[in-house]
Amino acid sequence: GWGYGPSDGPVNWCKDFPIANGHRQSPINIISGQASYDSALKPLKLNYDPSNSTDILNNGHSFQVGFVDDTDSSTLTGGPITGTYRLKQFHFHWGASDYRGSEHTVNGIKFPCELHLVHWNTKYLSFGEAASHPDGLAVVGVFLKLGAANPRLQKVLDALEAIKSKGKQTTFTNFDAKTLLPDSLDYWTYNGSLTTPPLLESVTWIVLKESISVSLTQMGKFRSLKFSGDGEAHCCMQDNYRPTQPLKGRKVRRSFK
Ligand SMILES: NS(=O)(=O)c1ccc(NC(=O)NCCO)cc1
Ligand SMILES: [Zn+2]
Repeated sequence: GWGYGPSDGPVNWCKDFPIANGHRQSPINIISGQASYDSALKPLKLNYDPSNSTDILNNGHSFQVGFVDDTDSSTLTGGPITGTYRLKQFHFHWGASDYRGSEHTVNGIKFPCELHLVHWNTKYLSFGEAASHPDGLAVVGVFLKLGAANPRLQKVLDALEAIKSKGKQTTFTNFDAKTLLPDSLDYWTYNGSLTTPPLLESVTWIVLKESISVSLTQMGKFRSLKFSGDGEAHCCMQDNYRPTQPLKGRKVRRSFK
């Protein structure tokens, strides 16, 4: 399977997933001066029901918090999208050092960590079905910037003790994902892909301009996870980010002046 190491990492993904060299791959470097303001872009509307969170899982690539997505109780509407997209999961990407880890970059700047809130278009019957359509998914990206400890991350980070190695999962209920968002919902948006295999070109990316904080100690908790399963050689989960990909003529729009 794929990973982030020297042999199974992003430079080799194209062997099993040729779309890796496609025309709308993610992540990208966002050059703020080249993003055009679009007054037609609507405000983002995120309505999350805390009772929908179910579990937290170490999937061997990152960890993700899963949500019940069989009703429209946790949704994303407005912004650059039409219709209703349901929250399926959120996860993070981070670095081995504080100077890298995010997937998107802004004017070449890397952040130590990036949060992805993954939603799928309810015009399709499921995440899997939606993921095969160009308008099937919408992912909200939030940068984490080094600073004061972020109390809103703490519940998530404390749960990591129970899912140290690949395949571990534990219940994670009554979590309000909205608490992870910054004050401003100003965003950049562009058409892209999943940033991990199968790299499907079905994602409307919505990257928030404002970051949330994370402390050095909290970053240490992310890095205490393992890519490896129990009984395997310990391999710290870090640098689980894909480098930026060519824009190939795409336009990045911004919702703010
Ligand atoms: N990093 S990313 O582009 O936000 C991303 C989101 C979902 C997936 N895949 C996924 O959710 N598969 C279904 C099992 O959760 C892969 C990459
Ligand atoms: Zn992601």
